[in-house]
Formats: sequence, C-alpha cells, structure tokens
Amino acid sequence: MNIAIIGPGAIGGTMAAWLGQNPDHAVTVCARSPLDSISLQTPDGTLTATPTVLTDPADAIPLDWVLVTIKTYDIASAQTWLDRLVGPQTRVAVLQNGVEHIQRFAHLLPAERIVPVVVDFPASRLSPGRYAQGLYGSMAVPVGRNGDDFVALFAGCRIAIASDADFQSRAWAKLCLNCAGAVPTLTQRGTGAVWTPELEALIRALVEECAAVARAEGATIAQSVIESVVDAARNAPPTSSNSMQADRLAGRAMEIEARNGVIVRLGARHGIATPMNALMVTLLNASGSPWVQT
Ligand SMILES: NC(=O)C1=CN([C@@H]2O[C@H](COP(=O)(O)OP(=O)(O)OC[C@H]3O[C@@H](n4cnc5c(N)ncnc54)[C@H](OP(=O)(O)O)[C@@H]3O)[C@@H](O)[C@H]2O)C=CC1
Ligand SMILES: CC(C)(CO)C(=O)C(=O)O
Repeated sequence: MNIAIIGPGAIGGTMAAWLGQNPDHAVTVCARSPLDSISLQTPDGTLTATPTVLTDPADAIPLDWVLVTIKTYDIASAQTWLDRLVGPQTRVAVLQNGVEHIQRFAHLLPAERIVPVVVDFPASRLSPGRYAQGLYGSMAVPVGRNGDDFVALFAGCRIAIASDADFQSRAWAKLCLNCAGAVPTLTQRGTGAVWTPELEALIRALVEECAAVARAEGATIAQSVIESVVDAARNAPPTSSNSMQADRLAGRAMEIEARNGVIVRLGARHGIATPMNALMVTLLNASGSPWVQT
C-alpha cells in the first residue's frame, strides 16, 4: 500500500515507525520541515524507519491511504496536502481526539472516504524524527470495509487495532478521558500528588458532564468509564502528560474546542448544563497563546 502521513508529530511519527516495518508498504511523511529518518522508542525496544519525506505539497501524488495526524487546530493548513494526495480511490484516516472526526473534514472530502480513528495510547515527540510510545495501547475504527482495510494496514503491529461496532461510544469514552486532561494542562503537573476531595469533585464533574452529553448524543457510557478516568487522575504521577499539556508547555495552540468546547456546544443543543467544561474553555483560552482559539 502507498500511505501518506500528514503531520510527523507524536502520533504521525509513531504511525510512520510501525507502518515502516512492513516491506509491502511505501510510506510518505508530509512535513513542514525536513526529517532524516524515524526512530520510535516502544515499550520493548526501538523501531526505525526511513519513509519518503515531502515538505512541498506540489510533490505529492494521489495514494491509497492518507493518515491525518495533525492537531485539530491545523486542519485548514492540511488542505493543500489533501488536494494533491487524494484521488478517486484514496481513503483518509483521521487520527485525532474528539468526536467530530468526519465533520472536521466533511468540507474537504466525501464522508464515505473519511475513516475516523480513536487513538488510545500516549506518545510524545522527543525531537524531530524521534518519538516515544509509552504503551502499546489500542486504536479503534468503525466496522465496515474502510475500518477492515485500515486494520489490515497494521498487520504485525503490537498496537491492538480493531473495528468497534459502537464506535460512537468508543470516541465519547475517549473524550471522557481527554476532557479531564484540561486540569493538568492548566496546572502543568500530574494530578496524583496534589489530589484533594475538591480536585476529585472538579474532575468528576468534567467527566460527568461529558458522559451526560455523550448519552444525549446516543452513546453508551458506563459508570465504570467515569470511575476509571477519576482513578487515573487520582494516580497520575507528577510527570504524566497529555498532548494538550504538551501544546501549552510549548506555547502552541491547543485543542480546546475539540476536547472541552465540543461538550459545551453539544450540551447546549440538548439543554444539558456543562459549567465545568465551560470554565476549562475560558481558563484555557485565557492561559494559552493569545492568537488562537481552537
Ligand atoms: N500525543 C498523544 O499521546 C495522543 C494524541 N492524540 C491526538 O492525535 C492528534 C495528533 O496529536 P499529536 O501527534 O500529539 O500532535 P503533535 O503536535 O505532536 O504533532 C502534530 C504534527 O502535525 C504537523 N503539522 C501541522 N500542520 C501541518 C501541515 N500543514 N503539514 C504537515 N504537517 C503539519 C506538526 O508540524 P511541526 O512538526 O512543524 O510542528 C506536527 O509535527 C491530536 O488530535 C491529538 O489530540 C490522540 C491520542 C494520544
Ligand atoms: C495520552 C492520551 C491517550 C490521554 O491523555 C491522549 O489522548 C492525549 O494525550 O491526547
């Protein structure tokens, strides 16, 4: 398969490393800056890969698959890549957080070619081309031909990649985790060492608001999902991080709308109050780079 990855960040680099292990794949990384090679620290050792690297969309041609691994606030800048990479047969997998993978790209591509992907493992970019994947974790796609074909790309990969018959619930369950990530993004430290009943109440309220909106949207969220997010926050070590925390630390834009704003927006549509997520949106917008509100 000919596969392009737009965005060689934490997730894009991780994907390039894993897909690069399959000699049947030709992997192209679409980047803003040149890269020599890819090196990924996994829980069991280091993977290396030498994909083709393009920095000019004019050099791209239509391929079988495009994996979009840019942040949600950068989607507009990916259009020039998509214009060149997407032909009549191309499928576009969106590896992003949130619950609006298809809606975000619907103005650029036919919906039936967009494959939403829930990514459930922590990864970080150590330096350009150098990445670390903390856990093998999992990825989920909707059932159907697109999902099956996406799963097949990763034959032999240690990440548990599978289609999920209730993808909507899977994506909302992930958002339950991500909405709570607003707290360490603001405090810039893992919550475990500073755990208090008040902090637990705040994190629980964020997740319960998300779960209520999820259920109104038609997703199934068990109480155990809420408890596992609260438990993870209670036990989070001081050095734990998340991708929005990394953005704030680096002075980049943040996925505020995709991770907390969406809960407020969809909650309003259902008449569900979401004051804690609204508070996070306000504080994150006030704390981040002043030129971006995403
Ligand atoms: N990191 C994680 O552990 C997880 C992240 N996610 C989600 O995955 C998505 C990606 O996150 P993550 O990998 O952490 O993000 P990163 O910020 O690490 O990487 C984003 C990459 O996109 C590149 N980029 C942006 N615009 C363009 C463009 N127009 N052309 C080419 N490259 C571009 C950036 O370029 P440059 O190098 O120039 O900055 C950067 O390399 C997000 O939605 C995130 O929420 C989901 C699960 C876990
Ligand atoms: C690491 C993980 C899985 C949970 O916070 C994540 O989704 C992120 O960092 O964006």
